[in-house]
Amino acid sequence: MTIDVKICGLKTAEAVDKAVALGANHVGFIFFEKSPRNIEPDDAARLADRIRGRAKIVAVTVDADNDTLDEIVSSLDPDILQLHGHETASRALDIRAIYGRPVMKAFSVREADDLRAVEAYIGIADKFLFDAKAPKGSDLPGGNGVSFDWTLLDALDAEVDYMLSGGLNAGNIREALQMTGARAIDISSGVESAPGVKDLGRMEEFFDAVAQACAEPFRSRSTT
Ligand SMILES: O=C(O)c1ccccc1N[C@@H]1O[C@H](COP(=O)(O)O)[C@@H](O)[C@H]1O
Repeated sequence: MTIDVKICGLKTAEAVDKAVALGANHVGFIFFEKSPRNIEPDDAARLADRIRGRAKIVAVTVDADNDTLDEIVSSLDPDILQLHGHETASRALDIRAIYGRPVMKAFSVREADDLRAVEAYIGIADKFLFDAKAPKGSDLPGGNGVSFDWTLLDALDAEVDYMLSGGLNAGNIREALQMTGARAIDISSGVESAPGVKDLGRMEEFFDAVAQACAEPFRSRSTT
């Protein structure tokens, strides 16, 4: 059993190279000024060029306007645009049409009702991402190292293609995969030694834990 793994919030060549060498098939760059993982589009492009074609390049944006997206897309040429703000379904549709690339819409989850929002994006978002709601006082809509109640995903239509995110780390990834049957995972602060500082040792531990978990029998998301 193999799954998609995205390492997010990369800022150095060492971290990008290591992530892909360990088996990440998605790498994420954060374009959000308040984040300790924020990166300039040209710097992200230089890093992405090291691994282009070997992993999907994901641009993480938060309620970005077209000028901002123009700059990111023209510099970085991402494979996927992750929309991690309050982008409506209509805005997501526009972004997909304007930039001609897949969009992954992030949803903040704390309770069952939070998943109702997904319906409006079916047929519009190419992929979904479920992250925990930001804790009170956080300036960040993601990257907070907080997980949510994974059993809430039981209510999700089995056809919804999603990445599981929020507070994942080497210590909980086995349980997360067992409980959700997720086929794609996304991690940022769980492989850091400090906010925005990726730790190569923690990355290794994480990929070891993923490999072990994937060697075990996996829950099917099919409802039949
Ligand atoms: O990581 C950030 O700083 C960030 C800023 C703005 C939007 C999204 C951000 N990160 C996303 O958060 C999740 C997972 O974070 P964590 O593993 O809980 O730290 C992931 O989707 C990132 O893309």
